[in-house]
Amino acid sequence: METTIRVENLSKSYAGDQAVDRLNLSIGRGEVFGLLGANGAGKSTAIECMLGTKKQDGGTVSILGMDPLKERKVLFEKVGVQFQEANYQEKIRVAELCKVTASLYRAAVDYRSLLERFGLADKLKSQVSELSGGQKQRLFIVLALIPNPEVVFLDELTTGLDARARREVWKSLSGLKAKGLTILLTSHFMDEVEALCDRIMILKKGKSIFCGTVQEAVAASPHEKFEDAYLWYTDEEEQENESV
Ligand SMILES: Nc1ncnc2c1ncn2[C@@H]1O[C@H](COP(=O)(O)OP(=O)(O)OP(=O)(O)O)[C@@H](O)[C@H]1O
Repeated sequence: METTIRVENLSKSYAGDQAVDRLNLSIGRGEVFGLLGANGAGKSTAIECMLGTKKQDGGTVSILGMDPLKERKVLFEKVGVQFQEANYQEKIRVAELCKVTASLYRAAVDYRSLLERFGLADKLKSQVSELSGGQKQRLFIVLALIPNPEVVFLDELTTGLDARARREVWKSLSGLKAKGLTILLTSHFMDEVEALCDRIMILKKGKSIFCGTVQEAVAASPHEKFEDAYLWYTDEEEQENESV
């Protein structure tokens, strides 16, 4: 399988605190990869180092064969990022924000069809600040997809979305995956991870404690349900699973 994202020995510490500790991963084209772990496990830091928005202390990252620190401009034509809180003017309207975003990319897709797909077609003229939390979250997914990316990074994919909206987002992403989009996501919802992810990595204190499929994670745990297995892996208590 063609490798889209390759991370080798990635490390990052904050004032001596190891947030990401010698991470290795390889994600193939069209794969949906879930980076999991408790609050503070190091997911966002790892993603920011991968994107080059944070400088790692050690290790290398390659996305679509490029170094995000050195080939930023070319690479980011092909990479979409969902931000938790995008930087936008207070009073900007949905259509304007989409238009401005589209103007930054050569291969931008029609944002109207994306807004429709994510249930925001009737919000074109609304101010972004007037959207509900879940609508904003969906707008941020739309913004990530506007470049017509080959890879997207989706941090806390559906946090704040209602049950129906989450299902709709899953369906849309599955459709994009079928067309070859590579997706790296983080999520705290194990039903979502089961529904979407081909493979997962579970982080604990910056270290990978499991990498493989959801089925493999369950099989290597004493549990039958994935959520129970996940909680077992991430348990704060010292476990005998450290070497898994
Ligand atoms: N800018 C920063 N300065 C100092 N420490 C930081 C900074 N950002 C993150 N950390 C620390 O690094 C560790 C990893 O944080 P990170 O945000 O990567 O975790 P996370 O897995 O994304 O958590 P969450 O699920 O809560 O988003 C935490 O201990 C956090 O306190």
